Amino acid sequence: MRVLLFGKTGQVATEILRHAPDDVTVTSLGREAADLMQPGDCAEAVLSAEVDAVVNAAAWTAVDKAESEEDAARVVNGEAPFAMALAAARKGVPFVHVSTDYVFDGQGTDAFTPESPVAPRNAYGRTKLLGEEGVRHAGGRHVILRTSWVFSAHGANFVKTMLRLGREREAVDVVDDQVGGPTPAAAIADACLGIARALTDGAEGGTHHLSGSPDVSWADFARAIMEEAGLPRRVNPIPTSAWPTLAKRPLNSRMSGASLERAFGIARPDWRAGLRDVLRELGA
Ligand SMILES: NC(=O)C1=CN([C@@H]2O[C@H](COP(=O)(O)OP(=O)(O)OC[C@H]3O[C@@H](n4cnc5c(N)ncnc54)[C@H](OP(=O)(O)O)[C@@H]3O)[C@@H](O)[C@H]2O)C=CC1
Ligand SMILES: Cc1cn([C@H]2C[C@H](O)[C@@H](COP(=O)(O)OP(=O)(O)O[C@H]3O[C@@H](C)C(=O)[C@@H](O)[C@H]3O)O2)c(=O)[nH]c1=O
Repeated sequence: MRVLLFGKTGQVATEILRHAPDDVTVTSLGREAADLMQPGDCAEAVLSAEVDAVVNAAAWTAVDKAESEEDAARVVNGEAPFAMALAAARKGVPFVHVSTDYVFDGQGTDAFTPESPVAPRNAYGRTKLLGEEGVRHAGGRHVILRTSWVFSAHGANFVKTMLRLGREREAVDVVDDQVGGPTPAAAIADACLGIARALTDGAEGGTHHLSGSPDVSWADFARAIMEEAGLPRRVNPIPTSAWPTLAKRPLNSRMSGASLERAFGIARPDWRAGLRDVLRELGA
């Protein structure tokens, strides 16, 4: 299978490049080769590639910055995926697109299913939702894979932030009323490649969720990070109101993985095992 991958340096893209089995050739396009601020160039890249599937793992992921730069984030997260998906549909190749729990409003305590109503609370979520709508509207065979709280040994993520704070401070304050599933980027990479292969073999597309299990609060996650890394730091649980940010975050990010398991045989990964792998890789 030949895969065209948007994204090269990001957490998920890096793991896709590392995880591709021998019979999968991945051509990855970084910002220099395909700037998502130029959706027409992205479409052109799809149309001119000799591939069996397209995966988009590039996105504007700076959640707070999207509040003041929503127009740019909309191009990257909304218009570019639409252009890619239209080109993939025209070519007749399947498209795998990664999306987020932040398309939900975070009300209640039930796990969101792919059919749950969407109502993003922030600019990043709105732009990612626009991307989802574009991918569906493009009309080709596709999977939209919503995930959450991604971590890995590369790039910026909560695990690396906590390790840094854990080395600098005696105690860290972390919100305890936002709950979700931390997800190893490696598991998302495996899922993207598995889904791409299944789609090229004729599997039906749709929208699915993949988040790590069990669901925890950010404070619980921070405690697990400190413990696994052997950093004897106190994690003080605080309410979201005590951690003001430009973008509002959903309180409930629980997502059901049932449809993904039914359709593609991919179960929710245990984030604790993924965390141990990442800490080992970081030498922490
Ligand atoms: N991180 C998370 O916690 C979550 C992420 N997701 C989704 O998962 C997917 C992968 O996220 P993740 O791997 O964490 O992302 P990262 O933040 O690690 O990386 C983002 C990638 O997108 C690229 N990118 C950003 N803007 C552009 C642009 N204008 N043109 C070309 N490339 C661009 C970056 O390139 P460069 O290095 O050049 O900036 C980088 O490779 C995204 O769709 C994201 O929305 C979903 C839920 C949670
Ligand atoms: C660093 C820090 C954060 N927090 C809070 C802020 C926030 O509510 C939560 C997580 O912080 P982050 O800045 O890592 O979160 P954030 O950038 O919002 O993470 C999100 O990124 C996008 C791309 C997604 O799609 C989401 O699934 C989610 O992973 O923890 C603390 O309470 N204490 C701290 O010391």
